Amino acid sequence: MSQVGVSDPAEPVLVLENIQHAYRRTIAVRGVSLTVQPGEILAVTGPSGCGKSTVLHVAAGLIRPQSGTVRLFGQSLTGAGDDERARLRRGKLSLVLQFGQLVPELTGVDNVALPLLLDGHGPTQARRLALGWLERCGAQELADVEPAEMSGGQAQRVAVARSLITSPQLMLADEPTGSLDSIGGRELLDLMIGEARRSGAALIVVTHDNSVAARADREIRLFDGEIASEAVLV
Ligand SMILES: Nc1ncnc2c1ncn2[C@@H]1O[C@H](COP(=O)(O)OP(=O)(O)OP(=O)(O)O)[C@@H](O)[C@H]1O
Repeated sequence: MSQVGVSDPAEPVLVLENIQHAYRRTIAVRGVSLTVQPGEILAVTGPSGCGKSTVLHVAAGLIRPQSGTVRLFGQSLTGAGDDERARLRRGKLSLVLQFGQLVPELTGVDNVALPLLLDGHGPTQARRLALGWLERCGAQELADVEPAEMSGGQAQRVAVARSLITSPQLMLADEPTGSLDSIGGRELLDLMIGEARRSGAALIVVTHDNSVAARADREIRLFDGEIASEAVLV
């Protein structure tokens, strides 16, 4: 068995097996299984409320499913405590959630630098790299702005910059461009896909947008908490 933080490059980055999850009486996910290989770009689509975000949160280890198993970078999350889950994610997994989920007390540049600081980088280098990623994400003017002063689309740009700065092995993104206009959204998605292709990272993107899904390697469509169809797109 591999050690925490060290994964075999040949093994899947993520394996979900028969995941079921309910919020009180609402069954959100009913028996979803999927495997994501290194470098794979997977779109998860389906109508509102079909369970897409719940699957993504389970994959990230943010929700403990009521049943089923999750293997992230070859490690089982079942029975792993919060610290162990955080350790497994750190530096290797990045998340862009629907509304950016930035740290409200930090400016744009400090939000982007945060994963590097947590990884032990010095503040000067972390902020320099963060400024570079803000620029690539079209958000350099947000360096000194706090999240409360940002629009939804601006917060998404900063969140994408933060997700790319660690060169993660797995990027999880929930409607990462949903608050941007179509051109801005396309550019930001191009950047995420380009980075994934360049670095060999896997990317799972939850989207309502067919043009986003069309650019993935594979599309999984959920309906009422189950995988309704799966298509290989390349
Ligand atoms: N925190 C929660 N408490 C109660 N019910 C929830 C919660 N989160 C999600 N649900 C319900 O679980 C089901 C699946 O929700 P989920 O957010 O995973 O779907 P989704 O496909 O991502 O939806 P959307 O596209 O609208 O974001 C829905 O019926 C939703 O109302």
